[in-house]
Amino acid sequence: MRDMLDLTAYPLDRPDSPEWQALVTRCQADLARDGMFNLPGFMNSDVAQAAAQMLGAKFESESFRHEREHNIYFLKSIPELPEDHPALTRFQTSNNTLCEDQLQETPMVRLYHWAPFAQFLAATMEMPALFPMDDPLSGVNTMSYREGQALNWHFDRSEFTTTLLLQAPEQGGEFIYRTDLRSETDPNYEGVARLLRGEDPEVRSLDVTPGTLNVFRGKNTPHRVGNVRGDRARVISVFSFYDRPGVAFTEQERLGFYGRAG
Ligand SMILES: O=C(O)CCC(=O)C(=O)O
Ligand SMILES: [Fe+2]
Repeated sequence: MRDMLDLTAYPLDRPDSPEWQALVTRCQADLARDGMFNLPGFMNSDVAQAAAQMLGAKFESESFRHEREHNIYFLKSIPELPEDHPALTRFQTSNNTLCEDQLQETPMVRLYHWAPFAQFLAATMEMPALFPMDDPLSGVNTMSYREGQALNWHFDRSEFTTTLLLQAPEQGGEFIYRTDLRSETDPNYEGVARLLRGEDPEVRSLDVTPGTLNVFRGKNTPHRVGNVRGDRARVISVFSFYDRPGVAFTEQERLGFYGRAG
């Protein structure tokens, strides 16, 4: 792993060391304060960018073009809201996706199945353990956003999202978020409507560098990716972990997400 990760700054391979514990403590503090933590240079940026370059041809020839219209909830409707409520404003999302079976031999798949990675993430999230999926397509995905493509406003369905930026675009492609807009007890539909009208002063934007690991609590913090501009695509890997081993999506779910089951 030393050939691709900065294990000096981020000693994931030494979980019994005080340095590992100090890193975990720092990540926990960042999560509590900001709802996220970032580890710049976690993957060597040359390795990350080379991986993005190498996948360029695959994105052209065999990626799934994910194109959909959705609201911030990824739901058809919300029982307590009228259909024309501004919190249900619909937006366009577009990217090209490669699945785990198309990412074999890449640093991202090696990292995903390296047990100390899951062990570290679990510790930062204060969970007893985390496990990679047992699914041919879904555990690691890599998305490419070309000019005009973007991921639009949404709340995540999972507690945490773990990403690694491989390549940054010339312009745009920022990570845009609004911390704790809603809570378990307050859906704050009026706040959501204000956000979607572009009138929320607490929206923040983050520019990350290739190789940065980002762990983000997105269940109540809506977020989106700004429109990419310029010739270079934004390329990012997303890792999915669960609190138990052996999790897989059904064939039906895979068809829905990727247009194929295997
Ligand atoms: O591409 C990103 O930076 C964010 C990805 C994301 O929000 C998600 O996968 O839910
Ligand atoms: Fe998300």
